[in-house]
Amino acid sequence: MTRAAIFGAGNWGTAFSLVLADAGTETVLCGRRASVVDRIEQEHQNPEYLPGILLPESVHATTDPGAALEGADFLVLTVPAQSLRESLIRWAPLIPAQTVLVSLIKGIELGTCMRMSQVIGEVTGVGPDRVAVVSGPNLAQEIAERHPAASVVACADQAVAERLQKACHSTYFRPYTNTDVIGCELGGAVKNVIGLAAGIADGMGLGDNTKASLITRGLAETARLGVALGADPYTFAGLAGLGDLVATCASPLSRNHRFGRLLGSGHTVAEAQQEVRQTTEGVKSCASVLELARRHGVEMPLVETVVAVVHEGRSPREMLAALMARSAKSESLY
Ligand SMILES: NC(=O)C1=CN([C@@H]2O[C@H](COP(=O)(O)OP(=O)(O)OC[C@H]3O[C@@H](n4cnc5c(N)ncnc54)[C@H](O)[C@@H]3O)[C@@H](O)[C@H]2O)C=CC1
Ligand SMILES: O=C(CO)COP(=O)(O)O
Repeated sequence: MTRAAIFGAGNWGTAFSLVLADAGTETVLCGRRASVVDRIEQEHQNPEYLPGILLPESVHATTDPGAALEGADFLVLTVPAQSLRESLIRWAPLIPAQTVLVSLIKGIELGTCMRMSQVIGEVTGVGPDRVAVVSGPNLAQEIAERHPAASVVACADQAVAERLQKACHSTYFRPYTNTDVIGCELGGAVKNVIGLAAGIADGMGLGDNTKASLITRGLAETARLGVALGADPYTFAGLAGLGDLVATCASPLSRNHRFGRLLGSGHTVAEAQQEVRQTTEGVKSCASVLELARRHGVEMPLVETVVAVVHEGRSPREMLAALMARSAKSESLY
């Protein structure tokens, strides 16, 4: 039987444990807090992160990373992007030689501007054939309610991607394989930033034309960065690109969208942080995405706008005016 250890018993880690278990994979969640782990182990629920969801009894939980990793075919990582490196440094010595490392994380590391698969490779020394990514329009609450969704499992090694696909393919979760890890990771990280912009627009009451324009031009700047980094531009038309971007920009379940809406309706960043509380990756990753774009000479006006509002104290209305006043251009991506 295929065995998976999920590190990070939060919103998405817990929902993904359900996906794996329903696909017939032996699954153990590894969390930091005994109170969370005990409720999963004894009551099959994680109400702090997924209220109202009953987990299959086959999902186990522990606070012991070594025990969780014993015989694991897959180590699934679902901690916040900015804490992956320090966590992985502790876990690396415990990882069995054949285990495939799978990132569910949608962010870019501050300072290094690395994608999560790059952080994994650097910290563990594991090669690209054993590092995979799962990314797509997968809001945890909807997945946990077993509403049908598709996703992408990406790995440089197609055979490994197919093994992972099989491990998480269920009646309601349909993963497609892709070998473009760069494109899938960038799609996931940048959509959080565009999701903040869409939330801001909603908070300002701007309507659906504005939202559609943000989604479309947001995708154009994501693809522009992707191409500069060696991604396949078609990836951005797929589930890890357009699919995830649409879900995040449309859904009130998205934390990034909610955070943006609070900013757009006049709340401060501190107030939005206080209100949303859970991991909102775009808030930090907007700065690293912009830095990455600058290092590669890529223009990302929407990401710049979000950074100005979130980190530089500029008002959404002032930044909107600046965006609309940019010089007229051709629609071409490049
Ligand atoms: N929630 C969702 O719908 C989806 C989330 N994601 C991505 O999954 C990742 C995790 O997000 P969520 O599960 O939603 O976040 P969350 O906030 O619900 O859970 C994060 C987990 O990481 C642990 N954690 C927090 N800080 C930590 C630290 N410093 N060191 C070690 N562990 C730490 C927490 O205890 C918790 O178990 C993010 O990158 C997010 O973008 C991807 C797809 C869907
Ligand atoms: O990545 C997600 C859906 O695929 C979740 O988005 P949020 O992190 O904005 O909630």
